[in-house]
Amino acid sequence: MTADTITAADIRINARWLIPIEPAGAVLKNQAVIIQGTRIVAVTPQEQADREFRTRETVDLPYHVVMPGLINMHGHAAMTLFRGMADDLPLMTWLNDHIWPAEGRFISKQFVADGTQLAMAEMLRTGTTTFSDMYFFPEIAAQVAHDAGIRAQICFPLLDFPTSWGSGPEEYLSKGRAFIDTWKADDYIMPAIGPHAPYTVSDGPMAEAVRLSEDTGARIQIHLHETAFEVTEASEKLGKRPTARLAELGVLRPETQCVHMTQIDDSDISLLQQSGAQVIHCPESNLKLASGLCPVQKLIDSGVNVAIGTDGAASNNDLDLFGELRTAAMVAKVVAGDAAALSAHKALEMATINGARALGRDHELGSLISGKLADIIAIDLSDPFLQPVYDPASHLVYSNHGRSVSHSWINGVPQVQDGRLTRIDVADLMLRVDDWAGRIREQAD
Ligand SMILES: CSC[C@H]1O[C@@H](n2cnc3c(O)ncnc32)[C@H](O)[C@@H]1O
Ligand SMILES: [Zn+2]
Repeated sequence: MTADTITAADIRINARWLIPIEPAGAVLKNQAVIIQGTRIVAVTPQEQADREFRTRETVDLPYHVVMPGLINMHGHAAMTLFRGMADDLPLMTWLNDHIWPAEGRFISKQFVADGTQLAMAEMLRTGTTTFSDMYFFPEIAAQVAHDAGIRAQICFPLLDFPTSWGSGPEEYLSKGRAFIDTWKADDYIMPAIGPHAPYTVSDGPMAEAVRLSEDTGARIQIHLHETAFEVTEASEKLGKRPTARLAELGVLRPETQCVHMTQIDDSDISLLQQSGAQVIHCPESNLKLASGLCPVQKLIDSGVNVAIGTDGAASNNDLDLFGELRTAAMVAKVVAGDAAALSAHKALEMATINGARALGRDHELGSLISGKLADIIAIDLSDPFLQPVYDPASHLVYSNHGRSVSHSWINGVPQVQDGRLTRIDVADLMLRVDDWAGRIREQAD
């Protein structure tokens, strides 16, 4: 190769270790990732990059693992303002006696703006570059994420009853249609449909949600089979399990993301298999609310795509997806009765390429290969608690916390540099968070 063939590009990231996710299980050493504009244009050994590229910026990461940004596939970002407000309760008591009354008192556009920013700050600091959200005032969450340059699937809420965002299903759906129309072509935002759960959305609006998804391509996300109570109550009242009801209504399809799925038998797994529906696993929320355990390895073995989410910070109580992976891997082994279940590499796939697949975006997200969008993170392994390094993938899942994330880029734009957020004014955000905490505390006293 001669000097004439040198290509100009924007950013070169020199990584000690690279976990590209594709090919599965690969761990490469001394690689360079080359970014031009919003995309990765090459992943190559550093000596080859020396010969082939000149970039305007080089980032040397000599003690770091570089990998695709994490995808947090389920949460309620603004609920971060309710973190630690109602602990040690089962789901329905938590919702009926604490969360829904608090939402009735406090939810407003400003609450959603400030709470979503707080969530984004935590997610960016801990390695998430794409998140999924289901909450009131989705247009505010979408705007805040767009302005910060973080990728997000934002689901508008759909329920049978009135809330601060709508008077009932008709209004949710008409506002939701407009919401999808506004955001469908955005570079960062993927508008989606969020029927809350089988026990809060009746057949008519559920079928409307499917029609809207078919018309627009928008994904559907729904809490499903979260607790034994949900399944027993539906079976007694309707004579069928929630998955069977949703299958009959046409909800179960590849464009639908089923969140939780802790109470599933072989009939549910075969409906997921046949329909191609996605599963979003939220192990820490499921443990904390004592909802149950999702048989992740069994689902994977059945060919079901399983991605991962934290759920909201009011039931987790953090948004650190690396911590979530550690829990997921540990719990999967006990549930399967097999220490080989959900290996470190499989866990990393759940938080990257499987999330991209659930979004229908695996052609451009979820792995570090040329042509994909430049959503990239780096984790600093130089701390004593991550030494020595035999297998970086092992450390990322079994020893790491999101706090070791040192750098991140979304669409080729730096979001975290040396552990600091580049685009969110944290000091100003903390003042607004303090103000909300004061108001929420006052109501509780
Ligand atoms: C329709 S907006 C979202 C709605 O869901 C509530 N919520 C938060 N976490 C959970 C969960 O684990 N299961 C069911 N519902 C949940 C949230 O408080 C909002 O009201
Ligand atoms: Zn949830």
